[in-house]
Amino acid sequence: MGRSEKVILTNMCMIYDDNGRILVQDRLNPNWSGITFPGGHVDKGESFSHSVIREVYEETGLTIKSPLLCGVKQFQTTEDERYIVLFYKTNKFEGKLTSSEEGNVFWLKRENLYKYKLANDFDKMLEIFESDDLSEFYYNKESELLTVQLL
Ligand SMILES: Nc1nc2c([nH]c(=O)n2[C@H]2C[C@H](O)[C@@H](COP(=O)(O)OP(=O)(O)OP(=O)(O)O)O2)c(=O)[nH]1
Repeated sequence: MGRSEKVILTNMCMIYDDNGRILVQDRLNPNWSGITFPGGHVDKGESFSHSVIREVYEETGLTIKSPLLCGVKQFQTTEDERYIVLFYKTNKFEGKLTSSEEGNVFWLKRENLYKYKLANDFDKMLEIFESDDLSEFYYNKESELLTVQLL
């Protein structure tokens, strides 16, 4: 059996500031809509670091610096591809906040997050972004039942 497999690579970035605020995106895509962090697909041959800087710029107008890899999410798609989301965070950014057609982006106080309609399981993803002890969000599919594991 070959060791290669089909993989879809994406990224997502938590941008935070010194006043307890985080930058969120209200995703319009009906396929996983709601409040999440900006991010998107890694282009062919692109470095992961550059891909997250590029996606954040495209979706927020901000140029981030020193994105820190802080976790990973993965699940198997219905086409049997491994869908991987690389999690990054940074509090270094500059530029003028500008939304894209992917969804409105805005700052909110971290404590007010739960007042909004979050993307499915985004609350559990956040635990990975914010934890020093966890690094993986994994959808475990056993007997047709999908359960989240934080590892
Ligand atoms: N479609 C989808 N995206 C997810 C899921 N979970 C998850 O973290 N994401 C994240 C990974 C990426 O940050 C982003 C990918 O969204 P997308 O497929 O709409 O891609 P995009 O348009 O933002 O990307 P791009 O075409 O600009 O490169 O959403 C999920 O279950 N489905």
